[in-house]
Amino acid sequence: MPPGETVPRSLFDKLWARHSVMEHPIAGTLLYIDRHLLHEGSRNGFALLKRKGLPVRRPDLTTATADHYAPTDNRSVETIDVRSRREIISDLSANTSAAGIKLFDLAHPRQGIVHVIGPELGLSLPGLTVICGDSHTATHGALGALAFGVGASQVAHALATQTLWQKKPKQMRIHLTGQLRPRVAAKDLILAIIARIGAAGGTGFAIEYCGAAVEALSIEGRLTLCNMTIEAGAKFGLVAPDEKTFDYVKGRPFSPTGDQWHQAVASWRALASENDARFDQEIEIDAGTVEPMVTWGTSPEDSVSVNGCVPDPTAIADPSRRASKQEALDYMGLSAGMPMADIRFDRVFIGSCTNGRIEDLRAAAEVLRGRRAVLPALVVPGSMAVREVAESEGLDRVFKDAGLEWRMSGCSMCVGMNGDLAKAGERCAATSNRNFVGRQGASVRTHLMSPAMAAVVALHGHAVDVTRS
Ligand SMILES: CC(C)[C@H](C(=O)O)[C@@H](O)C(=O)O
Ligand code: SF4
Repeated sequence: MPPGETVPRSLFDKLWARHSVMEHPIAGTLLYIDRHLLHEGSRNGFALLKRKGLPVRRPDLTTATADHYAPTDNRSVETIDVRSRREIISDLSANTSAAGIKLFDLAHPRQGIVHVIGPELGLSLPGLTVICGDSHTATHGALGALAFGVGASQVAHALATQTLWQKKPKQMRIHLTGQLRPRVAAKDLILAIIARIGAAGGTGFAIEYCGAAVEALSIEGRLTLCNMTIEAGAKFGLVAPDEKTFDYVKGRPFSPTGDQWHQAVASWRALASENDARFDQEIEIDAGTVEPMVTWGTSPEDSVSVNGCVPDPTAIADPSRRASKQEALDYMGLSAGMPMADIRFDRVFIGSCTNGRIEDLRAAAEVLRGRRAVLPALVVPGSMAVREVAESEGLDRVFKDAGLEWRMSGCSMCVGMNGDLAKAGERCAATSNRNFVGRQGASVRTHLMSPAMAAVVALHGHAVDVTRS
């Protein structure tokens, strides 16, 4: 390269360079952490810190919420009848108050799932590093942040030092060309991407999403897209910040204001990947060809169009893969060749950090308005703020009139840690991100789909193409 010329840099390269404190030949890069988000899982990190007798270095850059164990039928810790759950929520209060960390507890009007409230409160912003001891932290990358999930020892390290050692991953760029058809959602898009590249397709990569279909997505849609990046194996998912991002971020409780706002926007504008920035892998998908997707197996990569059929594992050449897909079908109680639309459901869950935002609830309500569900269904807003907006728009009435239960915010049936579970053996249509064995209860079969599709299942008891219904 001639002197004076610089290598064209990607969004990820710039975010990484802006936060690099030092390099080490073995440990990688010491990154400065701008925002550390905590939930009940921080318990182990705090315990490690205590054992070493270390204080929290920057409580002002650390924020907590109670989400995984939050009861969704009321807001009182005392009424939780399982002692361990009560203790875990109380520990979060004790640990955060001892360290002077702001906690959005059950009683707080802005409580919610960590990945919903981060962006909503303006804690997660373009250009920042955001970490959380939770695998879905890439969600925040939708704003153009370097956001990633960490383990308990890294939570402790970040609490003590406000830094983390990381090895720079390879980079992948996914071009999403064309436009999603009406009622085809970001959820369908990410399910289609994972079906294409596989649940391990992104392992070792940071993924930047770009192209006309990404530009057209709302911020909520981009958050859904980045949220499930970990389900393709990648720790980081990113979208370059644009005018939509700035509009979304502006005026949020923790967003910069005045002169700082103008300076911030100027620096955010410089983040986008430069022309000719090099990626280790590039993939192109025409968003216009994506249909409403439904999973049939026990990995998020196991999805097909609602208009398709359960695939035949005997067609898979690799014997161990063939066996694992057959095992998935057996667990799911499905046979190869069966039309997806013939699968009969028992229950519906609308919520989670993937699809618990206002736009998701609007999409579900639009399908349900004036109609009656034939299945039991829970609607759990991703945050109390989402709940409030939904109620101001009358969406709670739409859900209740259709026979659905309208709850308070938390992770709820996405993982069932608070006790919101399906009954043994039931088949559940869920807007969450993982269809793992037993995740929603013992022997429960989870099918992932978009909020509009889950609403359709609630109405009919089986999946119907929402773009045609
Ligand atoms: C409990 C938590 C650490 C876990 C995660 O890391 O993702 C959970 O949020 C999940 O979705 O399975
Ligand atoms: S909603 Fe589900 S995926 Fe998201 S943080 Fe909670 S348990 Fe994890």
